[in-house]
This record gives sequence, C-alpha cells and structure tokens, in this order.
Amino acid sequence: MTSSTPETNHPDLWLPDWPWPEADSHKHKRGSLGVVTGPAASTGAARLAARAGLRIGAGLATLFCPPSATLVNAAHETAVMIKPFSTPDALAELASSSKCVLIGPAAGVDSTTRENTLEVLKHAGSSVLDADALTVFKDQPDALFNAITLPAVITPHDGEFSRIFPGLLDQYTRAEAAAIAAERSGAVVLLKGNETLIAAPDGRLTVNRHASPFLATAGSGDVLAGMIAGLMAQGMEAHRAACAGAWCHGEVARRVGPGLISEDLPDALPGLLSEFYARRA
Ligand SMILES: NC(=O)C1=CN([C@@H]2O[C@H](COP(=O)(O)OP(=O)(O)OC[C@H]3O[C@@H](n4cnc5c(N)ncnc54)[C@H](OP(=O)(O)O)[C@@H]3O)[C@@H](O)[C@H]2O)[C@@H](O)CC1
Ligand SMILES: Nc1ncnc2c1ncn2[C@@H]1O[C@H](COP(=O)(O)OP(=O)(O)O)[C@@H](O)[C@H]1O
Repeated sequence: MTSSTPETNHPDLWLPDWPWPEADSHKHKRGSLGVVTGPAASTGAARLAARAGLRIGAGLATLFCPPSATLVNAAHETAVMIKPFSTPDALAELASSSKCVLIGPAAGVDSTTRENTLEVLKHAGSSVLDADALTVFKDQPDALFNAITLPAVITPHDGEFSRIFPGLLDQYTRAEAAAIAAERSGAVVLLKGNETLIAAPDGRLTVNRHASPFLATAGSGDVLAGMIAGLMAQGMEAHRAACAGAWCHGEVARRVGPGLISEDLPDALPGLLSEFYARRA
C-alpha cells in the first residue's frame, strides 16, 4: 500500500453537519442511543458513555443492562433511562429501536459479550464498538468483520487494535495501519493515542492532535465512545462523528485541564456546544 497522509482534524470538517435540533424537534426526532452495560460491578464505563451521548445531543439515552445491574444503574441515573435484558434476542429487540448502540466498555471478555455484539451489529441502526466488544474477537476477527454491514465505528487503543489486527502496528505507520484496518473491517477505525487516527473504509484518513495528556485517565475512552455514539444517534455520518467526537473530547479535556477525571468531560460539553451554536449560519 502507498503511504497514507492524513488530513488534520478541524471543526471545518464536520461542524457544518452538526445535528442541531429544529424548532419543532422532539426527543425522539433527535435520536435514541443505547449503551450496553456490564454486570452489576462493571457498570461505570457504560454510564460515563451514556452521559456523554446525552450531553452531545442524543434525545434519549438508555442503558441496556443485565437484570443484576438494574438497581445499581437506577441508583446512579436520572436523565439516562434503564432497560434490562436477559438474552441476546432481547437485546436485539432493544437495539432495533435504537439509532445507535454502543457496546464494549466494561462489558466483560466472555461469550455473552460476543453474542451481544453480533446482535447489536445486526439490529441497531448504527453501532460503536469499544474495549471488550473488540477484545472478544481476538481469536476470530473475521467473525467480527463479516458482521459489520451497517455503519459502525470501532475505537481501539493500541492493545485492543493489536488483538484484532495482529502485526499491523509492527509493519506499518499508525496512519497506514488504521487505513488498512478500516478497509479490512468495513468499519470506521478510530485508533486512540496522543495522536488519534480516524480511517474510513472509503479511504478518508484524519489525524486528531487536538487533545490533552490529562486524558490519560481511566474512563476517558468510554466518554469518547459515548460522544461518537451520541452524534451517530442523531444521524451524523460515521467518519464525521468520529472526527467530531475526537476533537470535542480533546477540547473539553483542555478546558478542564489538570485534575481532570473522566466524569468531568461530558459536563464540560455545554460551554463548547454553546460556542458552536452561536457560530452556526
Ligand atoms: N470506570 C470503569 O468502569 C472503567 C472500565 N474500564 C474497562 O476496563 C476493562 C479493561 O480495559 P483496559 O483498557 O484497562 O484493559 P485491556 O484492553 O483489557 O488491556 C490492557 C492492556 O492492553 C495493553 N495496551 C496497549 N496499549 C494500550 C493503551 N494505549 N492503553 C491501555 N492499554 C494498552 C497493555 O498491555 P501491555 O502493552 O502493557 O502489555 C495493558 O496492560 C475494559 O472493559 C474497559 O472498558 C476502563 O475503560 C476504565 C474505566
Ligand atoms: N497522552 C495522551 N495525550 C492525548 N490523549 C490521550 C493521552 N493518553 C490517552 N489519551 C486519550 O484518552 C483516551 C483513553 O482511552 P482508553 O485507553 O480507551 O481509556 P479507558 O479504557 O480508560 O476509557 C483516548 O481517547 C486517548 O486518545
């Protein structure tokens, strides 16, 4: 493959397509986001993501959780809704009524996550896969790639990337590796790092350097996945949503600065979004 030169991420690439609500909008029109949680002791990551998705404008955000996790989620959430499910079939039904579903953060590395991920890919309008939803396919990445037929974004860090695309980071530059991964998987691939590469299967390739080292903290990637899923729930195209999510994630991190914990990121979005809103044509 020839050397890939990525375009630098900037609001000009995606702000014209920002999904602002119309005067006659209502919550269902703004788009519904589902986020799958792990079992009772592993629910925080999905909650971070769901809050980020709601803050970035999804009209509805719902945690889809195993019954054992209902109470712990309910005890934490107010605006985010909760729907328990017991089987992959039941998750398929919930996913069918969602414009975008995010699965992976603290989902668990087991056959349940694998089955649930395949149902999400088949039934949700679009999907974002992160963390354990990628790791569970490390022995059979083609099973994952073959299931990607609808718009999807995958958001691996280097460890997760190497599990499903073994060897690419050793043989190629990060930009080339991301581009090959997007072509191979059929998903938009967002390869996280201090420089984040965002590659689409159609060849678009973007690098995001608008970030902060204070993002090196537990849960910040979960928030990023939630932001991207929240934009896709509102109908934003997958590569633009990934670029917009990465830039906004970096910007709110810069605004929070030292002392940042991942909970701070969603709640810093309204200030940034107000500035964007004032700038719209
Ligand atoms: N609040 C919550 O509930 C939170 C829950 N979370 C959940 O925790 C689960 C585990 O997720 P995880 O990311 O910590 O570990 P995982 O991918 O299983 O393996 C880690 C190994 O991968 C490698 N590695 C290489 N590059 C890397 C990189 N850039 N960043 C990180 N690792 C990198 C490195 O190995 P090494 O290269 O050092 O040999 C490292 O030892 C997952 O379900 C997640 O969603 C978190 O989101 C936090 C908030
Ligand atoms: N040194 C850094 N500079 C800029 N961004 C960083 C840095 N370290 C981590 N990040 C960003 O923080 C996020 C971390 O995501 P991830 O590794 O999935 O963490 P978690 O699983 O804890 O949510 C990614 O968006 C990554 O790009």
